Amino acid sequence: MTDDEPILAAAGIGKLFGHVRALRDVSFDLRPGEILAVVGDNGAGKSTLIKILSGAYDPTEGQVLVRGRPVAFGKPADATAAGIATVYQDLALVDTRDVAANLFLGREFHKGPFVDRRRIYREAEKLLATLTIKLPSVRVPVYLLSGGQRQAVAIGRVLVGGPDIVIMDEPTAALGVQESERVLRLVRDLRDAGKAIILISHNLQQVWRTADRILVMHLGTVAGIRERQHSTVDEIVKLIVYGNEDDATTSGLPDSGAYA
Ligand SMILES: Nc1ncnc2c1ncn2[C@@H]1O[C@H](COP(=O)(O)OP(=O)(O)OP(=O)(O)O)[C@@H](O)[C@H]1O
Repeated sequence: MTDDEPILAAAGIGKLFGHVRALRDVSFDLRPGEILAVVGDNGAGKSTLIKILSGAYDPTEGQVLVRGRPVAFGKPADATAAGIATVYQDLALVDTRDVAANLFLGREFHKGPFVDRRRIYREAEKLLATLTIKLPSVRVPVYLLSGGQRQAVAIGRVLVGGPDIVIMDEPTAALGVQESERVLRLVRDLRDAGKAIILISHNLQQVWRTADRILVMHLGTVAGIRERQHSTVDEIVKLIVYGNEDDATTSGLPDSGAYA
């Protein structure tokens, strides 16, 4: 596989919940070393899409392809095994346990019948050294960490499995400006290290500073996919609000600041 071949693709994905159509004919691809931002208004279908890509839901129609091969994920562990890791908004950290324990939760090293705590601490130090967000210690319980540091632990945890594809659901939603910046830098570092990244975000300013391409969802469909360098915030806002660029005059648009 060369770097130009998609590592992940969606082909005509549709999803029905009973009579509610959440997704219709969603197609896109994702290459190693790129950040694809997924944006869209509430109810546009972003969460449903990432749940399909991460094995939590089956699509009603269409296919997910990993490295060009169709895959059918029966459960999230199948997506993990295919190299897709997802960091959900709730982070799913165990507050009372330390950073190292959280990083290797469910993947502990053993020495005979015992958990090899020394190795867990050693490996945790190694992993964190590769991340740009610094933590006071791998032995500190995560409830003592800041929001950005908690996000870093959640990201570090999904990196333990060595995924090629990382999906992040609003990783800066609960963070202040500085911490958001650090997390976004971490996301860009992962991209530069060759990971393929899907970044769900409501924040167009952050999308602009981070994404290589932008996929706009509108009422369950793909309204457009744009190269960030060749697009404008105005164009993306129109796609978010109207689903296309033609229906609206700029004067009818809400202030793009509403999405910033
Ligand atoms: N489990 C479900 N059962 C029924 N309808 C659902 C379910 N999950 C999502 N939907 C519907 O599917 C559509 C897409 O929802 P989804 O949560 O994927 O959008 P979203 O873009 O992630 O929105 P938000 O930004 O608010 O999280 C909505 O109309 C929603 O009501």
